[in-house]
Amino acid sequence: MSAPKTIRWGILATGGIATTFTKDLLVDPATRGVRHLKHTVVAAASSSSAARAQDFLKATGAPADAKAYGSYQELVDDANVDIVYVATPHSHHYQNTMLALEAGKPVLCEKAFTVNAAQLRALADKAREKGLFLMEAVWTRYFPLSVYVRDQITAGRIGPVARVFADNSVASNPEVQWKDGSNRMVNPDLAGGALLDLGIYSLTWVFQTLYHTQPQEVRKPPKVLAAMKNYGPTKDADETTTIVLSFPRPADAGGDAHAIATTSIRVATSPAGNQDIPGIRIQGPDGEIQVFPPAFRPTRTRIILKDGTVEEKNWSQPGPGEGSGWHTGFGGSTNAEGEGHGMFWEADEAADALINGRKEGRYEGLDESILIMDVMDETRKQGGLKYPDKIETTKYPTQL
Ligand SMILES: NC(=O)C1=CN([C@@H]2O[C@H](COP(=O)(O)OP(=O)(O)OC[C@H]3O[C@@H](n4cnc5c(N)ncnc54)[C@H](OP(=O)(O)O)[C@@H]3O)[C@@H](O)[C@H]2O)C=CC1
Ligand SMILES: O=C1OC[C@@H](O)[C@H](O)[C@H]1O
Repeated sequence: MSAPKTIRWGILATGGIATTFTKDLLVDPATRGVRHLKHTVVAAASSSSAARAQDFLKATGAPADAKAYGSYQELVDDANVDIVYVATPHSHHYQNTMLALEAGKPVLCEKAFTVNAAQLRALADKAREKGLFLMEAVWTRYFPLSVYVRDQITAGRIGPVARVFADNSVASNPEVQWKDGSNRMVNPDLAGGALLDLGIYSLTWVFQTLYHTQPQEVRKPPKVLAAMKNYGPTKDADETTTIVLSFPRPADAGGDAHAIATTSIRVATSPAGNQDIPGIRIQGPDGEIQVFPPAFRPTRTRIILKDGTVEEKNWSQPGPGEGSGWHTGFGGSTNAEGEGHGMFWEADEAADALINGRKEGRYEGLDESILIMDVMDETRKQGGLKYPDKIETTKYPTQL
């Protein structure tokens, strides 16, 4: 076997998820059976100072010769960077990803990809025009657990999927927890609210089970009916959002299929931490697949077939834990001793794409990401939620 190819990452921003991702990135891929590639970190950039980027590199265990930059421009201009990971708040993804694409860099961009579909269409056009890889970092899609669930569906275990319930909700007390309104979870200038941060996972489960498992020619955009309860004195971030989706499908593919995607920062999928309630239920005439919370990092599935057979599986993340992520953010789940966090699967996909010349993620291409953004746009339209013009704009560059 030939020597593994090493992909050199540049990390754009130094906050919570950048730290978790980078620690996971530096776990040896052989610990999860991946032997044809390796990852390294050659640079990180902070918008506030090079010193902050240096502290970040040290804290994440990056190689000692990795460069620390005090601006994102310097990072995307670094000739040693093969791919940029964008880890700023949603509000900034469009500007930051465009910066990297304009500099000729492939990009893995955190979820939600952008604030609206127009921005994402502009990024996809730019990536295609320049022949660059571009993927949304919806890490959950790349978990072996998700691959298994999709395989069960395409193998016909439960028959054609007729209905999906998907919830990703984390209870908070925003008036107390985020009293001054500056936190990215509620701050409209950072595209705060449940939908873009947590609801994206409910929609991910709907789309990866009901839409992505269909042959290309059968996939059609859903009809959308949405309700939003908006938060705060100015009502400019959503607190609880409910989306009913109806996917048109030919009769020989099971006919139309329905889904309900829900999200909230007020009530929880797992009340008092009780994770025995399946947040995701995928139903067909022959049975049901259940996925247990949290929807963004599930570790447990159950299949119940109509003859009463029950199949339970646990999906711990591989390790070793040393050097891997321990996410302690809002609603963040923790790793068991010795486990990784699970962000390395999406990094492997991006690296494999660079090695093999693919320009999009295999489990969620750009057109599917755009369609999900269209659904979120429609949801906000029906729910009366608009973010500030400066973060909704497609004008590049715009100073945020
Ligand atoms: N996949 C997952 O499990 C998770 C994904 N996320 C996603 O990652 C993104 C970042 O979230 P998270 O890491 O929690 O956020 P943090 O607030 O912890 O970090 C965001 C970083 O972005 C940079 N930044 C640049 N401009 C701004 C600004 N105006 N306000 C705040 N930060 C700014 C800062 O880095 P610097 O100073 O270095 O420039 C900051 O540290 C979001 O899109 C979120 O949805 C978040 C948590 C989990
Ligand atoms: O992507 C995410 O998943 C984990 C949550 O803690 C976090 O708020 C969200 O951004």
